[in-house]
Amino acid sequence: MASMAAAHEPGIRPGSIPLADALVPASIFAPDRGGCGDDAEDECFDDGDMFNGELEERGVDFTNKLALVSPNGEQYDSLLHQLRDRMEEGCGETIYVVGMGSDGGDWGLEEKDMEASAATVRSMCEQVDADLITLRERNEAAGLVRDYLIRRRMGELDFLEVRVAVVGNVDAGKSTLLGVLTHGELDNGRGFARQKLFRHKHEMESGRTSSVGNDILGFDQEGQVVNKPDSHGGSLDWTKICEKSSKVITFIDLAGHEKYLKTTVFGMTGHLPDFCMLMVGSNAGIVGMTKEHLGLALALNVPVFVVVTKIDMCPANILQETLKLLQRLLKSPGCRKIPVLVQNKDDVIVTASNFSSERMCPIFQISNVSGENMDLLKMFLNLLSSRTSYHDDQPAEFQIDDTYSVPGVGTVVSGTTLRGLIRLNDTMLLGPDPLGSFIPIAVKSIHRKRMPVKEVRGGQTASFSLKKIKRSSIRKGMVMVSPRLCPQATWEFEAEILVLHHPTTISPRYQAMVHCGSIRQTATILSMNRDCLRTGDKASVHFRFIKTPEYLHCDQRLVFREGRTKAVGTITKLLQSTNNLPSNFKPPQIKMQSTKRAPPRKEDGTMAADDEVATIAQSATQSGEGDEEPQIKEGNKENKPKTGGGGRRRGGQRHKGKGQNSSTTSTAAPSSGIGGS
Ligand SMILES: Nc1nc2c(ncn2[C@@H]2O[C@H](COP(=O)(O)OP(=O)(O)OP(=O)(O)O)[C@@H](O)[C@H]2O)c(=O)[nH]1
Repeated sequence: MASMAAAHEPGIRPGSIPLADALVPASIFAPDRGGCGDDAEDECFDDGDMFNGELEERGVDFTNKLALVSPNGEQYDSLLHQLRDRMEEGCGETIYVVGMGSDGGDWGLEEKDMEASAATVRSMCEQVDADLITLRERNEAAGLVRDYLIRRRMGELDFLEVRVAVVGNVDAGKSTLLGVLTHGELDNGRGFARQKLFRHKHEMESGRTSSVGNDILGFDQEGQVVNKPDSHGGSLDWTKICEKSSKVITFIDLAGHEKYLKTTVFGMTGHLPDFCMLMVGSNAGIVGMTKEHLGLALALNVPVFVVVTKIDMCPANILQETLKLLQRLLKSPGCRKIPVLVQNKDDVIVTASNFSSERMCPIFQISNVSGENMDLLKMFLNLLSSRTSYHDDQPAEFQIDDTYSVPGVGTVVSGTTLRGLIRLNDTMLLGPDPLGSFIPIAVKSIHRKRMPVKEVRGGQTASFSLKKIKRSSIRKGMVMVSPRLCPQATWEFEAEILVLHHPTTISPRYQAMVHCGSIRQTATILSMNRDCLRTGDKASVHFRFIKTPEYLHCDQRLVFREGRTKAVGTITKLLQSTNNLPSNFKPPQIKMQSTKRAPPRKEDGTMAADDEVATIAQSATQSGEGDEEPQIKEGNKENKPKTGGGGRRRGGQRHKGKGQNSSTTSTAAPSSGIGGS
């Protein structure tokens, strides 16, 4: 039946590169018949999806592999309902496995049953306006099992969007890999592929990335890459890519050098990545900023996959050593990940299906020079689905991560739509300004990946041109929100924080930079529930911004850093808010609804891992001291507005749980009661 469980692959053999000892093969993630199977690995199924999540509901035994063969009307409706749920959860797509039950029987269907099941699935796809793409077919004990990708059909101007932050130490091959993936030409081992991505002259000269860059990789409905560099000048035509794509991966290319750590932190917090791709040079190993970047992703609850590069030039024993250390690091109490080596297409399907659980950490081994295993990485990227689910009826919120002045157009802001739906000519509230005010502003035009569109929704990055406003009055960290939200700006807030590293002690009056979403502002510690804080300490801390009030939510994750000091935390209370709406502005009347507040994300050891993140940070030898941050995307500011950016239920955590869904609370000013809902 349509099992949600990841595909089982009993016959996986180690590939040409032997497994580092105890690295988990992807097949371990296949469900056990009637039980959770292998001891330590059981935890990866604790999202409860292993048996299809909905055992016997609405007249269908979802655990039975024959459920799709000839369902009656009621059963068909139930199956359709289940498919809709999964599509919604997967933000428009899902991996659907036919022929596998979780009721203890042998897997596989006879050919006629498989054809009947496939016909049912095809018919359901028509109902939900989705395409059915066969990922693989295999023989199991009782017959055929097929894995399908079911993906919503996209209109000409629409595509699914997934954001991947690319981190790793200097020279790990980040820019090179992005050059190879997005331009389709292999590297020469001497920096050929990365040339296409560098944005600044000093980057060209030094070979080092210094700014947050965005590159896109488009996949058509069949999973083929659509990127075609323009023959003149080699740059990519984003509009053409988006028109042809059903999915667009936006890579947020972050700098590897420690002196640009501030930029990297901003990229990870402000650009709302769905996933983090940690790059490791196989010959260099776990060096430099690797642990720091991994710790940052863990602290922000972003699922991580690792790409080990340069396998073409690395002796086998060094590669093994790197894999061993990597595995040790990932399994350490600081990470609590399950490292899984991806060696073939079956592994890709299994890992992509289970990835959102946040526990699993797929590891790819690639060469940017020979292209080895690049197809596996591309297939995996195509199967990743966004973690930001959206509901059009929520009041819209958009966070600004950059501003531009475009000749002939005016002021343009780029950023991420956190939720809701924003349409052309909508009036939004822009703010807060230094006094905490929000002003009404009309949306003149909307671009997604440089392509003009009429609307944009939660989880999508976009640029807006705005009417009658100067670029100088907008700063990163401001938001544009629906007037329904009656937004308030906050000077002071409380957060539960964990100190990852501090050379001595932190006490009241200590100041450091708070990164929260695209907000980046120094805040002072006014008080805390301990006398002082040292590395590894947890505390409830009362902060105050030093310059301007900001738009915050409870449950938002934050990073608090200054030089070598780093802390992570979660906002628990908004304390001093201002509500400076323009005097002539009347918020529209809306019906009060009960708002379900998403709980802070504590499952899967993600938040619980806080303690252990400290271990990573402690063991990391790097620092962010002396951050020098050139203006982000300076080179792009003039004319080119850049945007910020089934079977198995992709269980895992979504951004909706991260706090942007939770109520804005304030002790100082009355809340609308729907803030942030
Ligand atoms: N032989 C070989 N060389 C590679 C591979 N990947 C990258 N390189 C080379 O490694 C060097 C560093 O690659 P970059 O892509 O600049 O590394 P980076 O991680 O982006 O570095 P920063 O931008 O400084 O953070 C370049 O000379 C690349 O040509 C690979 O798979 N094999």
